[in-house]
Formats: sequence, C-alpha cells, structure tokens
Amino acid sequence: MRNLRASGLIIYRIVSSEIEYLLLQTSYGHHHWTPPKGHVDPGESDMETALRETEEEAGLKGNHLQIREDFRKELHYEVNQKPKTVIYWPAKLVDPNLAVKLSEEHKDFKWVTLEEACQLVEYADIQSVLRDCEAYLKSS
Ligand SMILES: Nc1ncnc2c1ncn2[C@@H]1O[C@H](COP(=O)(O)OP(=O)(O)OP(=O)(O)OP(=O)(O)OC[C@H]2O[C@@H](n3cnc4c(N)ncnc43)[C@H](O)[C@@H]2O)[C@@H](O)[C@H]1O
Repeated sequence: MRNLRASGLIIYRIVSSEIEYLLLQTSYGHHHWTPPKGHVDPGESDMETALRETEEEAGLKGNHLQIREDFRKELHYEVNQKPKTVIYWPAKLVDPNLAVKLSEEHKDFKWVTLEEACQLVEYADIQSVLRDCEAYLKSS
C-alpha cells in the first residue's frame, strides 16, 4: 500500500521572550489545527515541500525563516486506512510582526503558546513533537 507522505514547518516566533507557535485551521473536514504542511509532490524533497506548503498556506517564504534542520520529527498515522508519514522541522519567523496570509485551504490561524498549541492540535503525537521542540529551542 502506498504510503502518504507530507512535510511541514513548525513556525515559531519570539514575542516578549515567549515562544509562540503558528497553527492553521483547515477549511474542510472537522477543521483540525496543524502547523503548515502538505503532501510531498513527485520529485520534491521533504524540505522543498515544507517550504512550498508554508509559502502557499501561510504566505511565509524561506527568506523570512531560520530553519532548524538539526531537529527533525516524523509522525506516523493512518488516514482512510492508509499509512501517512509527516515530517516537521522548526523554523523561526525572523520578523515576528510579519503578517500571515492564509489560502482557501485554511479558515483561521493563531499564534499560541505551547500549552494552547497542545490543546488545539488534539493528537498526542503532535503534542509530543511540540513539547520536544520547545525543550530543544529552550536548550539551544
Ligand atoms: N475532508 C476533506 N474535505 C475536503 N477536502 C479535503 C479533505 N481532506 C483533505 N482535503 C483536501 O486535501 C488538501 C490537503 O492537501 P495538503 O495540504 O497537500 O496535505 P495535508 O496537509 O497533508 O492534508 P490533510 O489536511 O488532509 O492532512 P492531515 O494529515 O492533517 O489530516 C488528514 C486526517 O488525519 C487526521 N490527523 C491529523 N493529524 C493527525 C495525527 N497526528 N494523528 C492522527 N490523525 C491525524 C485529521 O484529523 C484528518 O482527519 C486540501 O487542499 C483539501 O482540499
């Protein structure tokens, strides 16, 4: 069975010494919240996809971001009985005031603290990735 593969960026910014994460809410389905991410197209690397999807979904380009490639996490879950892999890297929004521009795929976005993010994302695996990411960012 073909594995679905997606990748994205855990976008964060620093505001008054606090880390805030960018989450997007889908316009479809049950309107779940995730960082910007999407399906890897044929011939694309995981990082190329992560950058393309972040620009398409949030209007943030690679030159707006500092990507932390040394922290990479994979999620594995099933969508419609098919296995799906999602890869994330953290990326700092260099100008914390830069505006997010949504596409039609999402109906809302929020900048939230770790605890608020864990409530919004609802799945234990991405909550765990966010907690590990915060620990990594605070230690480096
Ligand atoms: N129901 C729908 N109605 C209309 N158009 C739709 C649609 N679903 C997808 N689309 C279309 O597909 C495109 C998305 O393509 P992309 O933008 O390229 O890909 P994606 O982010 O990987 O898609 P998706 O939102 O489906 O993925 P996720 O794994 O979060 O989510 C997939 C499922 O997995 C669940 N899920 C998310 N994270 C999970 C996790 N950590 N553990 C377990 N389940 C999880 C989600 O709740 C969700 O049910 C959109 O443009 C949209 O047009």
